[in-house]
Amino acid sequence: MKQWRPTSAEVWQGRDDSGEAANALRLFQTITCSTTFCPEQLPGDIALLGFACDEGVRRNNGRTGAAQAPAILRRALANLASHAEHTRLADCGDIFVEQDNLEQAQQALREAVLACQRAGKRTLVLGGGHETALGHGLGVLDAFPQEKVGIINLDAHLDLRHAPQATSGTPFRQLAHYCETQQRDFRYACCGLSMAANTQALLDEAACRHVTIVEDLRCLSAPTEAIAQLEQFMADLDRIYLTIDLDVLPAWEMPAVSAPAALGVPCAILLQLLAAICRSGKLQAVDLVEFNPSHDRDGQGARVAARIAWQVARWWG
Ligand SMILES: N=CN[C@@H](CCC(=O)O)C(=O)O
Ligand SMILES: [Mn+2]
Ligand SMILES: [Mn+2]
Repeated sequence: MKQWRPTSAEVWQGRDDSGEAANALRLFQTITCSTTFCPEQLPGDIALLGFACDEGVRRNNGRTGAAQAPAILRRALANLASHAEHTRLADCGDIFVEQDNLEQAQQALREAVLACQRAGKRTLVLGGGHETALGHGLGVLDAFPQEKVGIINLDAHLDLRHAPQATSGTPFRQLAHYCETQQRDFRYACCGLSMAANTQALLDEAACRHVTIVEDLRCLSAPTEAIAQLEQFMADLDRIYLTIDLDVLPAWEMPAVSAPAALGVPCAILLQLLAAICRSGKLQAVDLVEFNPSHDRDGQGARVAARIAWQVARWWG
């Protein structure tokens, strides 16, 4: 695997309670790690991959730092309790960016995701900026060429930008173009969108592409209706790729992103949306992106992000 490195053993550490009982375990004690990239040889059906890259954020004039996220998020996950569902997690290491070559890194991620999916795993990717979604999304589309794959983006932003080169703001436009070349429908829902953070040009682009939009205000005032809208979107799909841009959360819960949200959808509501997506039984791939540890406050953002990833693994049927 190109631009790949195994996870350093010192990342998976935590409090050892195993003297209390055989099942007093935390994630660092149950996760499987490998020194080579061989997903087919790893137990469990969830492959954890890091995408150590923020070149897309830099190109999008954002605040860089997300390249450090995979290691920090693994550390935050390490000490969380491991229940039966968490024993399915296998750490497949990191894909990293070299010399600002974002396109090459996205291609390496695409290949790693495809290999994991072909090995029968679901993929849980820790980004990286939202440029993670291009590599992850392409890998999932490649793995299921005959199926209706839908994208759900929990995000304040559409990320449908028109730009001369790939950035963290362009992944869904790029995925839409890819679907066109493959004569596949582009099925995209953006949930938690802030009207204040997307220009009319982006909203027009979304309308042209028949994007399902669930506004942040709707998630806050009528979460049941927001869930119903997502359920309608999911009904016609075979597989779902869920991408969680952590800037969908309010800044008071998630300060550690490039573009913190003034309003945002709080974690408690986000988990209700997540539960509905997991209930669909169609969830094939999940990522958490845009976490930037250099803007965290006392590890608060890392804890919230880790709890969301932990919950995905617990609810992933
Ligand atoms: N990943 C995408 N970022 C957003 C936010 C940009 C910003 O406000 O700094 C976007 O491009 O729209
Ligand atoms: Mn965003
Ligand atoms: Mn985004």
